[in-house]
Amino acid sequence: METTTLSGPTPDDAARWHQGALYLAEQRLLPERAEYLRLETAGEVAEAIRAMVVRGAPAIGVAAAYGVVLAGRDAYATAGSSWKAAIESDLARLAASRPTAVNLFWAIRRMRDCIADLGTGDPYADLLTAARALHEADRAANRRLGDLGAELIEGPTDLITHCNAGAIATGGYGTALGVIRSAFAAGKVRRVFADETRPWMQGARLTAWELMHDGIPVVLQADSAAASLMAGGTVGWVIVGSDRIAANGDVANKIGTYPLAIAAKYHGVKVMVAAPTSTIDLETASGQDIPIEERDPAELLGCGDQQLAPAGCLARNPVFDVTPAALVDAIVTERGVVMQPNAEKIRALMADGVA
Ligand SMILES: CSC[C@H]1O[C@H](OP(=O)(O)O)[C@H](O)[C@@H]1O
Repeated sequence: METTTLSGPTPDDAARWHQGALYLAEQRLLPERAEYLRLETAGEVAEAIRAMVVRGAPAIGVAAAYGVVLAGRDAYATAGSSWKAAIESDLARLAASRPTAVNLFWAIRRMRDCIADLGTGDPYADLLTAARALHEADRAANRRLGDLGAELIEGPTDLITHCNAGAIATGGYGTALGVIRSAFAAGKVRRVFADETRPWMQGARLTAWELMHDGIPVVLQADSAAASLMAGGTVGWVIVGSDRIAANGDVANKIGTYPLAIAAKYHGVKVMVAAPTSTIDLETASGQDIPIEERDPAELLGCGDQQLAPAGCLARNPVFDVTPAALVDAIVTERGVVMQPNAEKIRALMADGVA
């Protein structure tokens, strides 16, 4: 993988197909350097997902879809009319890249549906069309859910968001930040308090970058400062994204979301989870069934080049937690809003089976 001089990226064009290759915003370098990484194989895309070059549930799904395009091109080049058998190893590599965001598996399943409809000829053009459609559908879904979520907000009010559920974490516009963008445009946002989001700092590095890019008033805070802010009575909503919503409405999201929701409940602050229906997983019954990714403790023991803990210190680094549905006031999707979510309401939302 190499960085490239393709100009950009801005928050809304984090994934681009250009001259037969996938260009991904190198999110590990932001906000100091805005560069694309050029990827030409499915293996490179899988590694980019694992290493969090690209991160954010919908963005991971979009990247994987383009990874299937690269896999199809390589499979046909090596196996010709037997490409459908040859592609399987790359599909497995993409599926093994990260375990929690269901959008990864949803996107690969959608691309498998496309593969099933193809013959033994070169699949490249058809797979690229399918990946591009999936990408644009996610962007459109986020604009829709952004507007639906903004309608729930009585402003002007302060908002808290955690991690980065922005344009760069999706196919465009963002989920939690999509709601915030639409609410800001409607004059409903006084300030957005962005949790820095230890240890990977998606809030400090990416959410602050996105909101400042859009001229939306953002105030960075330590994750541990959120509860006392809510005690002050100026915060109307906590608005977050999600990596997987179980069939009963339990929500997996970035580590730190669960305590945020507990504090919100205590202080009478409402909690909104903004996610496309590709994040809802009816095959996962409840939050306890969601695989929670544990990443290298080194991400926690240091910060950039600085060693934080003594050499040899043990550490644990779960990077997601589960917020029970009972702590969620609204799940906002492109298909509609579920207030006080439960299994019956989630099933009703998904009943028309488009996702
Ligand atoms: C719009 S989904 C973003 C979602 O993904 C983040 O996790 P990660 O940065 O590890 O991919 C976080 O949970 C966000 O809410």
